[in-house]
Amino acid sequence: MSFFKKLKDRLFRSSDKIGEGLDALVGEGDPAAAEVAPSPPEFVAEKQQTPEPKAAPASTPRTAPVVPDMPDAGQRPGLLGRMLGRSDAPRRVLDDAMLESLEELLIQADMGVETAVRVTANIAEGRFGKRISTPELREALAAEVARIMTPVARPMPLYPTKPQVVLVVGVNGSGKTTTIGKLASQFKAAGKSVVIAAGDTFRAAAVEQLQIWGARAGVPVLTAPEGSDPASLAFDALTKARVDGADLLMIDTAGRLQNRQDLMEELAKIVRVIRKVDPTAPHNTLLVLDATTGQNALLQVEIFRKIADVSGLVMTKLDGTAKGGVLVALADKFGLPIHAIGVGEQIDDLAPFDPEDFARALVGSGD
Ligand SMILES: Nc1nc2c(ncn2[C@@H]2O[C@H](COP(=O)(O)OP(=O)(O)OP(=O)(O)O)[C@@H](O)[C@H]2O)c(=O)[nH]1
Repeated sequence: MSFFKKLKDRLFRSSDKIGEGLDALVGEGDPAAAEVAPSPPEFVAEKQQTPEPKAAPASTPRTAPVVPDMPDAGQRPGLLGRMLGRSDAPRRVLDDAMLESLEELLIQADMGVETAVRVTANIAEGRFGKRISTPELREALAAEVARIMTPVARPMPLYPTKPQVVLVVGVNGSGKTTTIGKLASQFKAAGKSVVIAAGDTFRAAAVEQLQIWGARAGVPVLTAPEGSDPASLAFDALTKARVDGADLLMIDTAGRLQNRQDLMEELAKIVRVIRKVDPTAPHNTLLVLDATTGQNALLQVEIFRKIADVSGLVMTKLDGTAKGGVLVALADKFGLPIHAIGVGEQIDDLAPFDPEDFARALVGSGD
């Protein structure tokens, strides 16, 4: 199964929400405004009555165009459009009411108010006052989402440094352990030697889970007695990984945000200690976020950026959540690289982040 197919199948809740919402916007809007495009002769007459596009309202600043202008809905569709049956698609004038509903739809899909307003404003640009169909709106939205996501879609960078130290942070249950297992397995398959350090020494279950993932991935997992100092484990793990000539050391960490001060000190100490072995470490600090937490993910980025020098994000549990839009808000607000996304609990359910695929899956486009 292609990853797009998997993503589309599994992002179904966000896609359904946005996809159905777009249909409703055009089809169930003002019945006078939503209408099937007429056949060519009437079309010309109709066009003469079409009012001039209104100026953009103040609530949504409609500035420079960022997506290519769509063909004027009042013009006869081209051959391709007619072949695709576009002339039969219901259309509705893109007016303030419709833009407001679109904004609302995007907010409900967890895109966040600021991002939803910006996306809506950009969609309005060049289209305001024109009659638009659902496929056109879907296409415009996908293009806008892809435009925001493209600059942040970057795989985790690999450096010549051996071992490259990857610190993995995030709140409990966000999917750190699973992500480390999946990444370790992928790096191993790519010919890299990987070592994992089970740095959440306070939770025996977390250590056990990491050992299971390590065994699955065929990667050694270094552990320490329960309750022991994670920084000391990180130091030993880095020393060993160095001696063994490992390419990558992935360090799991605790994620107890309840006591932020403790967590901050713990992470700071890990960094201080591993720098005694390699002053350039850690080379990556991955923040793992759970997509199902929606807007709370934004808060987590803010907190972890203060605690640790976050270099990139991994978003897990995009399968089965209606909150996939939060990824757009994250990209728009922080611009941090999104290295990978998780769409399931299996070892191969982690993929590089592809902005086009994501955008199409999010708005419910077909393959
Ligand atoms: N559906 C789905 N579940 C996931 C995904 N990633 C992780 N999970 C599940 O989320 C739960 C928590 O994942 P963990 O990897 O244990 O999270 P953690 O951050 O290490 O949590 P602690 O061990 O409590 O610190 C587990 O049941 C995972 O199987 C994903 O992409 N999709």
